[in-house]
Amino acid sequence: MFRPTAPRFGKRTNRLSLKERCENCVIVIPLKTVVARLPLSVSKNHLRRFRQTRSCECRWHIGGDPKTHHTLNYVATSNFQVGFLKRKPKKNGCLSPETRQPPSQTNTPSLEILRNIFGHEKFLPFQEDIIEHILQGKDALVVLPTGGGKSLCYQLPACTFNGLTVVVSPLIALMQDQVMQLQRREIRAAFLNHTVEEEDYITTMQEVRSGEIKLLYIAPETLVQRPEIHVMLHDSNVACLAIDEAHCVSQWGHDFRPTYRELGWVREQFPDAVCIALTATATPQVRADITESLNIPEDNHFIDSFNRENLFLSVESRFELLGQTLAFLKKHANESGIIYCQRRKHVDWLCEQLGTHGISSLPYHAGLNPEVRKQNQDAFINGNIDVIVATIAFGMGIDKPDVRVVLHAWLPKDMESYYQEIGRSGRDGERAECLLLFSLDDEDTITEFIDDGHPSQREHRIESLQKFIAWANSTECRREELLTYFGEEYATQNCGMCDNCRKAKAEQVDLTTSAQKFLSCLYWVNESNTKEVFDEAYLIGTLRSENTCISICLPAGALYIIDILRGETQEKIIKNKHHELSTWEIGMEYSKAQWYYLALQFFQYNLFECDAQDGSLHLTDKGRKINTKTIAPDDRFWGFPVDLVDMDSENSITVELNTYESASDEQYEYDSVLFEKLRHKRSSIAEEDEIKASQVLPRDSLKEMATQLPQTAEEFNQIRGIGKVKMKYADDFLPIIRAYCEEQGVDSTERETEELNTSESAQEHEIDSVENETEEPNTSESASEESNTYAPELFEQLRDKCRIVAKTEQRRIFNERTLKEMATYFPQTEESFIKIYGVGPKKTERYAKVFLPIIQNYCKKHGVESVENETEAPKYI
Ligand SMILES: Nc1ncnc2c1ncn2[C@@H]1O[C@H](COP(=O)(O)OP(=O)(O)OP(=O)(O)O)[C@@H](O)[C@H]1O
Repeated sequence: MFRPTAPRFGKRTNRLSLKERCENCVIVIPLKTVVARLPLSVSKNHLRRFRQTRSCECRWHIGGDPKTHHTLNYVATSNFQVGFLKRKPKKNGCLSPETRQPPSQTNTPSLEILRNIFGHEKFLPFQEDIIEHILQGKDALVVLPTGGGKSLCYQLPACTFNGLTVVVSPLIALMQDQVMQLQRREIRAAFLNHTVEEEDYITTMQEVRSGEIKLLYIAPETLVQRPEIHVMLHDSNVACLAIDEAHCVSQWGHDFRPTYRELGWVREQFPDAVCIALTATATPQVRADITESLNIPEDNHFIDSFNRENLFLSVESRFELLGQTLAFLKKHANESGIIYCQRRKHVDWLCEQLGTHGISSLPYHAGLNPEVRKQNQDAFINGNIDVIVATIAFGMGIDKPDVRVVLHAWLPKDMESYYQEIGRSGRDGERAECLLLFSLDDEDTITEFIDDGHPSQREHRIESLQKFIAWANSTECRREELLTYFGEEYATQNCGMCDNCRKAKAEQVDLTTSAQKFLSCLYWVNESNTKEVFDEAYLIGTLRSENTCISICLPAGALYIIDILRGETQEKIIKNKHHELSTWEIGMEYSKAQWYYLALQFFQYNLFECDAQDGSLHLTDKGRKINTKTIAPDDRFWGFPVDLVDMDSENSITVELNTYESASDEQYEYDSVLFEKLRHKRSSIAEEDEIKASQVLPRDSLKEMATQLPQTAEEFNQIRGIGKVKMKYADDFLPIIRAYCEEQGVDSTERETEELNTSESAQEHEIDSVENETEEPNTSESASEESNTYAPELFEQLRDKCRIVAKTEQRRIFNERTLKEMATYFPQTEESFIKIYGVGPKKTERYAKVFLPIIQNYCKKHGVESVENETEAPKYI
């Protein structure tokens, strides 16, 4: 690990000496890091002592650097930890920012540097004031929106200072980029983080010491935890300390990193340096926290408006992810866009689907190898692809000016994350559109993610999530609410750039009669003897006019209803005798495109729904209430008039009959690759037998196979939808599943639903941009451990119940492991129910009353008591 070479132990290192133990240790780090990194700062002798102390009980200090008039110590402890000791203030030092002299600097005017070195004609708002302030040696907290030009606020002063500017940045990819850009401008910049090879690390340190480097980007962990860095910085002339992503300092921030907390202390180490903290997202509470941690008084705050006027904000409920995504992208064909997904497998799946629909896209997430990630990112930045589908790992520091679209396919975890992510669009000031697709299930997923996180953060994170959900559900101006969240007043009545304001502007009209025509036609089609079986398909496209462009995503069946309303006589309608229905030809007052727009509104407002199994359409309770002659005034349907989109001419329609299989949320709980294989098999059987694919097996059965991975005929028989008759397909599907499991090295008993895991651990390491995403499932503990101990009868009962609830709620409630745990530990109260794997407070609140009675009955019948202690799980009776 450590290979010392003689020349590295120069005179300088001999100045350090071992000292007594001190109790003021403030930071701890693994000793091995120090041993590996000490050669520049410690003599051979000390290293020997260090090695000896690694296995003994006593503590040591090494420290003392007379040249810099302060004491810098390291403590090695028995558990191999090292800590810095607080430095003694310099005798002649000035710790107070008020009395600080401006750092020594050249006299070149800022504007000249801006033009000659950075190539910008003039300053962006706030930049000049901030730069002037920093040049005067005054600390600053800078809160400018994404793309507001924050970097220049420390990069430009760095060029005039005679000393070093240290830039703390949590994102490795970002620091690499920035350093490259600076080097292109012939500014001497370098970075240090855990990815830097030892040789480069040492070279950079030498260059810093010799004063060659103007800007040193450094990861917070490297700065805080590596003693040799401190020695180096104390040997150098630090003129400025810039702290990027400063919201990470605050425990109220969306991205709190404990290491950032230590920066307050680091800042104290360099009292003569000016400090600038920068962030794009900081609520008043976060700002207060930064102020306190870094001691930057309020009159040194530069806070720009959070309002990004050019971003159009809208929220839709997510009823058909792929369809809605395609429709949205169609509206922005050939434009550059980012799609954020919650999990890596969503990214892969969606990206693949977009590819098959002709959209040039690439994935980006931490599961991809760094080279591929870099290639994909470059392809996006260089415009070689239109869309990047990514987890939250993507985007920090991405400076692509012409991103026109940000689509959140799932709810982000809070307002700050959302704001930061949408901020990556429209950086050129041109209009960009940000759509959030949101389903109530998202709340559960994020809550689970929060539950897995640090308990001290839970309450605050839940509160932030609730605020964000309230915002997503709100009918008020989205911009105003967002700005209020960041502590800013917004006086404009109607921003005109969010869905709610646009709706408020457009006067709603009574569409009850049109709704009744549509719904009653649908009703009669369903009632007719020749009930039409619709394809499992969606219709997507856009309705364009001079002023508007509306995304359309409709189940294919709606098109058929519209054809009847419009008196079409196509073969299918005649064959089904639907031209004899009383509703045939009753919708001639509107064009086809206008009906699409109406049907879209009926669908979005849930007047009818589409069965994910066979594409059939059904009236909802809401729809039935409207579809009566004696409709109550309160039940009338108000919506947007068809002329809103100016669709008089058929030419304005660009709807394409671009159909594809529907994908419900549930899809993402099973293995989509295996599902595709099974579906392929189903199609070939259907073709051979000349029947519809859904007549072979329903999609749900395939989904369940791709979840449960049955290996034997008995297990196959357990899959829903497989009865005696369908058992004939066991030999068709089982070999595919077995082969897949073998290929993937999966044991069916070990498989469990993927769970979100927090990236807390990432905080303990240097944060690579890709580490900052929701982690992939944790499958460390397997259900197989309990598989011998659960009560099968109870398990079956719980599973049946689960299926019934899942059917109603259109989503899976508990996975197999959770049910097995229930059938092992027999929770009979909410307190014990909540402790079961995969349950948590949210699900307890919702489902305890459904599942507890089953468990209680079972326990009563079999004389079983709950088992609180998981280690003493009983054998089932
Ligand atoms: N005075 C200026 N004139 C023109 N362009 C500028 C100016 N200052 C900065 N820029 C450019 O604006 C873009 C955004 O700058 P920068 O990356 O510093 O923003 P930021 O506020 O740090 O954004 P983020 O929070 O997303 O990191 C960059 O391309 C930068 O070169």
